[in-house]
Amino acid sequence: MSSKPVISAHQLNHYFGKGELRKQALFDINLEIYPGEIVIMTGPSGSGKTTLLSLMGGLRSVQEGSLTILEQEMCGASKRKMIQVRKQIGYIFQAHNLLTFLTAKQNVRMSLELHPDYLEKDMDAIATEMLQAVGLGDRVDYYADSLSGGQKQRVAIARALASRPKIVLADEPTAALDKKSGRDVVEIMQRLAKEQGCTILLVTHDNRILDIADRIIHMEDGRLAAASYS
Ligand SMILES: Nc1ncnc2c1ncn2[C@@H]1O[C@H](COP(=O)(O)OP(=O)(O)OP(=O)(O)O)[C@@H](O)[C@H]1O
Repeated sequence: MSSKPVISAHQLNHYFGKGELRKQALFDINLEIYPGEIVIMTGPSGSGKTTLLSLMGGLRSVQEGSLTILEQEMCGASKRKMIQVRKQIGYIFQAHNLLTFLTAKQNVRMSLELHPDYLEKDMDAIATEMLQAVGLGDRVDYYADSLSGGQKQRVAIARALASRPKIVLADEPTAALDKKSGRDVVEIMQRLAKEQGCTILLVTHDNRILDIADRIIHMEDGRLAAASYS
């Protein structure tokens, strides 16, 4: 591929605990992820997927090796730099983390308020447009509490993508959903990512959604096993 990777890891290691209890969770991770790619990460429980995802999201400090996110080196990065990088990433988690006392639109709008360039714009209109894009045009003013699991997850997608981030990280986005809702949710993510040219890195145990990936990577005991192209 000719374009520069949006995420690039070289000899990345990670440890938890101190002294005798220190345990290595990631071993020599080498990985490059390119603009517009949809990469799915699979692997057994405890293999290090969430640890790697949180490093790649600037949510955890890099201890050893090199990790660049959007051309910023994260090893030794200051808190300020980590926060700068985080603002350019959309996050979707299993437990959607919506604020239940806000409406769908207010939840999406909140993510725009973090970006100075959106403060001048009609954030309500942008939030509404994103909710329409995920098929929730008729639920814009509903409180998050009153939506179904699949609808909440679609609000979480709208929230993650509203500011048009270059990278979206998703940890088990379909885990709490039935088959049909799970499928809908990933297809919406796939369509929006392709439209916006954003990269998606998604961790899942859900074999039914592997086909949306451009590339599948597999973690095993803290190491990246064989990568395959679908
Ligand atoms: N905060 C922590 N403190 C200590 N050990 C941790 C911590 N977080 C993760 N670990 C350990 O690091 C290893 C990798 O965990 P991680 O959560 O990254 O795996 P995972 O592949 O995401 O698992 P799952 O699929 O169950 O979510 C595990 O052995 C886990 O026990």
